[in-house]
Amino acid sequence: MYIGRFLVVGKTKDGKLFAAYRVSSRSFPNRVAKKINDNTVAIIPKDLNEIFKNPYITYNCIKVVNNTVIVTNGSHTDFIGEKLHFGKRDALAYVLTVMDYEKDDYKTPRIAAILDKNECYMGYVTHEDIRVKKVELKEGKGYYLGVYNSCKIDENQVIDIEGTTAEEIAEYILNYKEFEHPVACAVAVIDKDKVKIATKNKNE
Ligand SMILES: NC(=O)c1ncn([C@@H]2O[C@H](COP(=O)(O)O)[C@@H](O)[C@H]2O)c1NC=O
Repeated sequence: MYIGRFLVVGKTKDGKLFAAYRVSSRSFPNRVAKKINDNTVAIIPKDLNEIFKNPYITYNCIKVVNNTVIVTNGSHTDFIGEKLHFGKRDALAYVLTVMDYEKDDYKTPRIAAILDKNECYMGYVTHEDIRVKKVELKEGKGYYLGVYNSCKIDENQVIDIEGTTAEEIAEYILNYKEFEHPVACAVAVIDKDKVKIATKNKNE
C-alpha cells in the first residue's frame, strides 16, 4: 500500500513517547532526512536543483521547541513552532487552516502532530476536511497518519512499535514493509526531560 508521507506518534514498550516521520515517495525518491542541529531535522533533495521544481519537497519535518516535538510533512512545521503559545490544539488548528492543503496535482494534505511528555495532538487538512484531535498513546503502539489513503485520525491506523531509542525506531519505521516506497525517516524520542533525535535514510 502506498500512503505517501506519513507520521507516527506512539509509545515505546518501555514507556517513552515518540514522534516519527517517514518520507515515502514515487516522484521525489532522491531525498534525505538531515539532522540540522539537536532540535531540527530537514528533508532535503540530494540534487539541490530539485528545490526549484516543487515547493513542497524541502522543509523541516521535525522541530523541538522547549521539549515539545512538532512533526509535519511541510513548511508548516516552523509556523506551528512559532504559534505554540496558542496551545497545542489551537496552534495546529490555526496553522492548518491558514496554510491549507498543498496546491499540487494531488491536492496533497498537510499532516501534523505535536507531542510533549504530557499530551499529544494530531491534525490534518485536506481539500475537503480539516481535523485536530487529542490522542492517548499506548505502550508498544504507534498511530499513523499519512497523506494518501490514510489521511484520518483513527484508532485502527495503528502499528506495533519495535525499538526503544530514536535510532532503533527510525530504522524500524523506514523498513516498515506494508508502506511502499521508503525514502527517509526521522524520529524524536522524549526521554525524561530531554528529546533525542535520529535519522535513517534508504541505502545509508
Ligand atoms: N512533503 C513531501 O516530502 C512531499 N513530497 C512530495 N510531495 C507532494 O506530493 C506529490 C506527489 O508525490 P509522490 O508521487 O512522491 O507521492 C508531489 O508532486 C509533491 O507535490 C510532498 N508534499 C507532501 O507530502
